Amino acid sequence: MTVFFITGTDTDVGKTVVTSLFVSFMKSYGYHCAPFKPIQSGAVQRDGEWIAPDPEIYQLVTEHQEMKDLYAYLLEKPCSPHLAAAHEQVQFDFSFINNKVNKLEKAYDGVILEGAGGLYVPLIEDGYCMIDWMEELHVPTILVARAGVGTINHTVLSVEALVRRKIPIAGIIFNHLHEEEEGIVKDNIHMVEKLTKVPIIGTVPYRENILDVLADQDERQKCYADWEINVFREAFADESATIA
Ligand SMILES: Nc1ncnc2c1ncn2[C@@H]1O[C@H](COP(=O)(O)OP(=O)(O)OP(=O)(O)O)[C@@H](O)[C@H]1O
Ligand SMILES: C[C@H](N)[C@H](N)CCCCCC(=O)O
Ligand SMILES: [Mg+2]
Repeated sequence: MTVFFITGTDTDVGKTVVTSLFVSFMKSYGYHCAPFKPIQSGAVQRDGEWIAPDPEIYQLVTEHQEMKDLYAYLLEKPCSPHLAAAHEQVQFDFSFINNKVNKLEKAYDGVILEGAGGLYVPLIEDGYCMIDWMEELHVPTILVARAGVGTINHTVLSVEALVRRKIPIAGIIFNHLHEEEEGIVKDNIHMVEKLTKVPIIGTVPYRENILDVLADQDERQKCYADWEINVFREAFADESATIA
């Protein structure tokens, strides 16, 4: 079964929103995919229960998975995973994570792994970063980038880092975190495509009520109206896109 990795040019660029939309987008083409957040920092306590913020948003689009099956590690401190883990004396066991992903691979057509923050986010205090793990996983990667001013530099740098590690890049999705000047967004997309030669999968519009949008099938569909399915079909056909 196919595993995709959703990374971003930064934290808070919209990886969770895109992961949730991606699950719905693939379902509209008949592919049942499971979202999964291997390492979640910034857990919140509600009614005495620890909640993983990103999987809580996934549940707006996936009614089949219980919260405990949507993540592997849940850490309280809202910071880099290496620091949040050190704060709680937690050591990540990557075979534990891989086993949870493998279980999902057997039950679904695809698994959508969401990273934490961007590429050079330390997972371990010795400096082992998200990109090092992604290099080991070697699965098709979707890069989520801001649509507005400042994105060209961040996106090209992220692509350069992925290419240097030979991490397969399925494509880039530009997310409107604010209302942007569309002429600038259009040129941002054009320049990133020119500088990176990486396929642009599509965009996500700014929606003030984005969580309500994610909870509504018709509204979700409007968000991925310009997404290119063939990019994903190719990745689904790639036998090596698995961590089994
Ligand atoms: N298209 C959008 N329109 C409006 N708000 C958005 C949009 N995309 C993301 N947001 C908001 O921006 C914030 C960050 O989005 P999100 O949580 O998806 O980022 P992230 O990259 O997953 O962050 P993290 O690194 O913590 O996982 C959230 O409050 C989210 O609701
Ligand atoms: C807490 C935050 N929302 C994410 N879960 C983790 C972001 C780590 C960013 C590390 C860094 O780039 O400085
Ligand atoms: Mg997220």
